[in-house]
Amino acid sequence: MTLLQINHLEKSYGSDTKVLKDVNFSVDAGEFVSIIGSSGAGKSTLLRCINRIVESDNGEILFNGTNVLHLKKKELRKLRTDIGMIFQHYNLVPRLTVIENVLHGRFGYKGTIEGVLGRFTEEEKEKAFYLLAKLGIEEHAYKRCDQLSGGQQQRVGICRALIQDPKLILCDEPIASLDPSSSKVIMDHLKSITRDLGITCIVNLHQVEVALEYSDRIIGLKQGQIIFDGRSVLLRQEDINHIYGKDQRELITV
Ligand SMILES: Nc1ncnc2c1ncn2[C@@H]1O[C@H](COP(=O)(O)OP(=O)(O)OP(=O)(O)O)[C@@H](O)[C@H]1O
Repeated sequence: MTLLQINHLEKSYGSDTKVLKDVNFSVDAGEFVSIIGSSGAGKSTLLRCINRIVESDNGEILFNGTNVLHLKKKELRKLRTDIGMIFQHYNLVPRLTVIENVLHGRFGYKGTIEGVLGRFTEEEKEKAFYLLAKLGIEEHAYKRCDQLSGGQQQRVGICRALIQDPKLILCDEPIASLDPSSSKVIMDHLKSITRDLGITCIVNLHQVEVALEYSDRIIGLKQGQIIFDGRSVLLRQEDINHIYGKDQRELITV
């Protein structure tokens, strides 16, 4: 079943050249898709258009058949409960505790007063602890987030996304700030979220080898255009060379 369909998406910032040019692809429910491309290719912009953190100029973004670009404020709020987001720099509130940060993921379901007063149900609190245990960080529940390592903070970010009960998780460079062993922990968790919970994941990645290891499918973006879209096993060295051009830093041997 198609969860997300993007048709003729275009975006430019100001009057500058287009950052996204006629982008077309669809994602099935339960897929794990990586988007790769050089710095500046438009990967973050593309993810941010999907949940309208960034407004697109033209095209259609159909999520469960509804055009996201036509949603009004209240419907947009509902959409954002269906779409979790994970960021490179975690986007946690550093002075708040781990458990408070996780519960922030429920804000989309609350009225303003309930949210401001931090009123959460017992069920929500139990779910937050369950998720922290699942991600292996329950013993840190009452620590301030700024006392955690990067890998632990990213696991808090994953819990915050999961407590929303999302259908789709957008991950914008989730391991770019992490060492290899923490990166593996995070990627393993993202993969199991898709495999065990059936939640669709779209992940922006710089590391081609990580994309190859974890994804069902890879989308290669270059200067705002999709130039590869296929099963990971079909990505050849020449495709990688084409996606990254002359940027030798990011080339790998597969
Ligand atoms: N808010 C903005 N205002 C103006 N230009 C922007 C803005 N955000 C991104 N850009 C520009 O759009 C282009 C695409 O940026 P984007 O962050 O989407 O690429 P990316 O592939 O995610 O890059 P990276 O891997 O370095 O994060 C870049 O040239 C960038 O400078």
